[in-house]
Amino acid sequence: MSTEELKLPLIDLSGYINPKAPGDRERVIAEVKDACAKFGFFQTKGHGISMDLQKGLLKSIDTLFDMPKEEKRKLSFLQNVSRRGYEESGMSLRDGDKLPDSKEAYYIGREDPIVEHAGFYGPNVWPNLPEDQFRNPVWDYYNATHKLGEIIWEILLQGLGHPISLMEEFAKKPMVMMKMIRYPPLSKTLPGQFGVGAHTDFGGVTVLLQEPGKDGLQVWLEEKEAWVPVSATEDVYVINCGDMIMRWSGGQYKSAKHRVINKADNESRLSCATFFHGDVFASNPLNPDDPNRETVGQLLIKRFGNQFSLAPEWRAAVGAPA
Ligand SMILES: O=C(O)CCC(=O)C(=O)O
Ligand SMILES: [Fe+2]
Repeated sequence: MSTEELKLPLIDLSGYINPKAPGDRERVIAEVKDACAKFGFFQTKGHGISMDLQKGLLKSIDTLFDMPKEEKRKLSFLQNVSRRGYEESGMSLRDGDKLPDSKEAYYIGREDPIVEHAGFYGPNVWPNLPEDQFRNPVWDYYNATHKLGEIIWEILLQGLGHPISLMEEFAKKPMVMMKMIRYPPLSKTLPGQFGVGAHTDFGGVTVLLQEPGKDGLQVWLEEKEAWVPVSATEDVYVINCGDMIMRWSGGQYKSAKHRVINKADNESRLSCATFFHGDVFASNPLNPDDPNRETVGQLLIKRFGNQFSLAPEWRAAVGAPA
């Protein structure tokens, strides 16, 4: 089968968000369960995020990355304990990759007044741009996708037969990171260089907006051993499950490998991923009887520990090795 014949399912979430008839919610829960079991990914409409928010966000991303290089470098995420701020093109190199990612990115997260837990919580770094051109549209968008991420978690846990009430603990003070991305045109990348090399997402639910018409995302379908291209359609979101979900669901939901190649010779590509991980002290809501009480924080440390400046007390507090 050629990859062109394979497609991710498109799920209308409005039946869950605004149910009109009995059974609407159950139908959506079953569709999401099926898609995440098969692909670990699906596309969605009826998600409740307005076009105004989406357009405002994409415009803000462009404004940000159009700033002079020196200005962007002053906002480097490497200088920030919470890893908020700017990541230059060429900074991400995964084990096994020959070349680093061509993308540039900018990270924001929960806006907590003080740095806590060695940086999982803390304030954001905002660029020196008029608030209505960046901070306001970006923050409004962050909150909307934060909500959508929570809704997807709710659906996922119900798909495994658990009550929504489990979300209270899980979403108390959730780690929600947002990554705004710009991929350079193909003509500006090295031969064989990816926008983002093949990877799985680390954690919980990813809510991904792609710039309409700018295809480039490909998802690995294990069963067919094929890369499935994902179209970038206006007002259609891509949702996927990270490694934490795969682990906590006992493999019932997949965390699929994916990568990005911007094939446009002369045009950049924008995207934005919101990662809803959950409260750092919360444990598995996909199996409340899981005897392994590992928390979101412990898993985050395992994966990103060497990237955050983790104080020994914090490692100890969550039972992670020093
Ligand atoms: O830009 C995209 O379409 C995907 C980005 C992605 O996979 C990631 O940031 O984890
Ligand atoms: Fe990803």
